[in-house]
Amino acid sequence: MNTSVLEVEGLEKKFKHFKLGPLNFTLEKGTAVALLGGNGSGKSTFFRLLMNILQKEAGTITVFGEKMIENEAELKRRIGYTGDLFDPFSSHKVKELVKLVSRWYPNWDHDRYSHFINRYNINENEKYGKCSKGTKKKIEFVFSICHNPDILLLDEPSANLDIVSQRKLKDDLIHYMEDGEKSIILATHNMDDVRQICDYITILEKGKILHSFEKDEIHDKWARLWVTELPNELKNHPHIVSVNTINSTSIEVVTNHFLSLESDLTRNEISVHHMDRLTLEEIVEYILEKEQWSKE
Ligand SMILES: Nc1ncnc2c1ncn2[C@@H]1O[C@H](COP(=O)(O)OP(=O)(O)OP(=O)(O)O)[C@@H](O)[C@H]1O
Repeated sequence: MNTSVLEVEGLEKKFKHFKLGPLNFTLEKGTAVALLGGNGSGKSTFFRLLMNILQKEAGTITVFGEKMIENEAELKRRIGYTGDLFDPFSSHKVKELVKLVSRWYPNWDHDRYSHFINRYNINENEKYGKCSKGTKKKIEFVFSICHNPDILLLDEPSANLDIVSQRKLKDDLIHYMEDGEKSIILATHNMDDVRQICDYITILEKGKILHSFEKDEIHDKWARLWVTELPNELKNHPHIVSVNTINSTSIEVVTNHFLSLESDLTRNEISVHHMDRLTLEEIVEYILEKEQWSKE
């Protein structure tokens, strides 16, 4: 059964010095995807294209089985988006802004809004333009979730948040996902959020999807091993990512497929005297580095 709630095929956008795509991407119901990538890799551009704030040059965006461009207003009512939407409304107080935003959504939940405004200590009498960077992020998040959307598109929602608010946001997103009906795409540089909220990781680099994988699966596959020797024929093993000779009796090997490498080591009668799992941060760094080597 097809449970995708958002599908992207052949999406392209060109700026003078940057090209995004062609991108293919699927978001499944009940899952959260982390969108990772360096500064300028195209994450915000991807979100703006999904929201049709930017015009795409090619490709299709399908949400709940319907083309975004054919039913934009209805489909957007089922999406919550954070990403500098309110900058044109700088002179509005928060309480004025919420009147504009809530009118748009038949499902707007005023009790939920009051709860979040208190929870994140937002002063409704403050003008949006005068709010701190972190407070703007909190307002964006609150405005994105109070109409009970089926999909959240979150562009670095925890950037500039104090540590207490970061923890609250993480808890709120975990709670949001609990009924198994909702889905998130989360662009972030915060790996704690990825670890605790996301099921899948997509890495964007220079406008292209470099890698998409299931978080737990990749965590199980990657490992750091210490062996006493590594014969030449294994040095170019397709699943060895790096080799570091520590001393005459210890070689550190990083693999992206532990079971495959382990069986080849056993066949060569080489024993592994220690093994460690890599952190998600390390895995993502290796994937990005590998891409750079392959271009050199
Ligand atoms: N309106 C625009 N006109 C021209 N170039 C643009 C425009 N918007 C974005 N870009 C360029 O597109 C590239 C990707 O930018 P984008 O904001 O999508 O990156 P990002 O991955 O979100 O970065 P960060 O992590 O720093 O937020 C950058 O090189 C940026 O300069």
